[in-house]
Amino acid sequence: MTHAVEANFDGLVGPTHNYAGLSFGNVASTQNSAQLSSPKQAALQGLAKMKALHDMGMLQGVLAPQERPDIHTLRRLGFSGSDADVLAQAARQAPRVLAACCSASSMWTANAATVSPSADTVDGRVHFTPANLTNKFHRSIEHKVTGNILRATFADSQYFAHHDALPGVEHFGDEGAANHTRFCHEYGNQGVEFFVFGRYAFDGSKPAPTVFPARHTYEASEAVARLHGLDPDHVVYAQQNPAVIDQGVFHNDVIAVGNRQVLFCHEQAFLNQAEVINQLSRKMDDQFQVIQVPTSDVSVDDAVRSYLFNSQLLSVGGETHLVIPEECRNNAAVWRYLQQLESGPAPISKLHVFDLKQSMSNGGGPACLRLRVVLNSAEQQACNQNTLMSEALYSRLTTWVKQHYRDQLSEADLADPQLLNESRTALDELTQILKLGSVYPFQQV
Ligand SMILES: NCCC[C@H](NC(=O)CCC(=O)O)C(=O)O
Repeated sequence: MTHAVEANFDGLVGPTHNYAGLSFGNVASTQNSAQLSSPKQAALQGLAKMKALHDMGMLQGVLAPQERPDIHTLRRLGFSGSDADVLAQAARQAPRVLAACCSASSMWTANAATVSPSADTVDGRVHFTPANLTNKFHRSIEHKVTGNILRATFADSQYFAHHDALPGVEHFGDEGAANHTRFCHEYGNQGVEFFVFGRYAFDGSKPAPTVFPARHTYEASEAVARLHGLDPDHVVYAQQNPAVIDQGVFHNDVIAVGNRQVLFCHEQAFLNQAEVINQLSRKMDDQFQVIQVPTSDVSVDDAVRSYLFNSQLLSVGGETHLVIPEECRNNAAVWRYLQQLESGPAPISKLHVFDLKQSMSNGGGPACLRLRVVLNSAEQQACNQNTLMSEALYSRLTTWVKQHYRDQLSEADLADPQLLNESRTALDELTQILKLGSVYPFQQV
């Protein structure tokens, strides 16, 4: 057996973090629209979580944010002149389009890509497919630079294989690892990859949500499994319960989280849930533990408000820990449930609570902020060492954030050409800190 560990690569929050209400179907995003944001606090809250996981002995990485405002996309949409002209025209003629081109949404790296560890793939390499995120315009413009950043972080083609995003149409809507979980006995052994989707694109007879969109299709999941060269005997597909999508569960990671042999989910998470769990159990050789939270303990509404399932299940020493947002402690039903869980017989033995309010207000919890990458020792050596969290990197990045980020941002500030300059100056410096090379359009002209 090859020894491997699960690394978490968190998205660093970008300098334009704001609340524009861009994600229909994501309750927090819609409800907090037009609030003032604090990019500085957001980035520091994210870094504090990364540092805490590093201190717990986890392998923790950092993924750089995107270049925003996205002048390149605004030019494709017909705005022209100097960069300042582009911003001014867009603000006047299409302020919502400008807001979409300014989102810092790449911070939620669970949506950056789907990753399959080398133990699962036919060619023995780690495979990455950036998510096309077609359902939301502001997110559909991420995948190209996401691919650049992933290639700069996992560069060695002997160990890492990078695919292009799937075709950018609704039929192949792909939201990445927010809808993908890998179960295994040991990280270095072949595991079972669990793909969850919201609807079928090519079969109208199948159930689908009616209020909010199902962002991710079955056909997209199948395509990613094919690209990664997964063994069909080690793959399980499941459809999200359309009724919970209609209650604000826009990604599976809002209602379920899994790690190794443990699945922690709400009892209403999947269609035909009993059959889904049977399949997983069988493929895991019946060594599989499921913690299903009943509606009578925690309603779907409480799960969506608290982000109980948008948590990180971590293997720490021989134990399983749960990383949760502070909103879980502020919800009476959820906190009561968690207290029982921590002291009871279930495999979760310790809770870690984090203040991630800036991200949570846009519907992004602890799990949204991280991309899991299982790496064996050779692969760990082969990845870009400058992106790995350490005492020194934490201190360097907190200084960098304090130097470049604003304390406060409103939607009106997005058209300020000074914000574009600040953002590019910060990102240029960041690519030097992380030694990424030229990953951004402004560095390539
Ligand atoms: N995995 C969590 C993703 C959260 C993300 N929110 C947003 O994009 C909100 C942005 C805004 O409304 O300004 C989304 O819905 O995809």
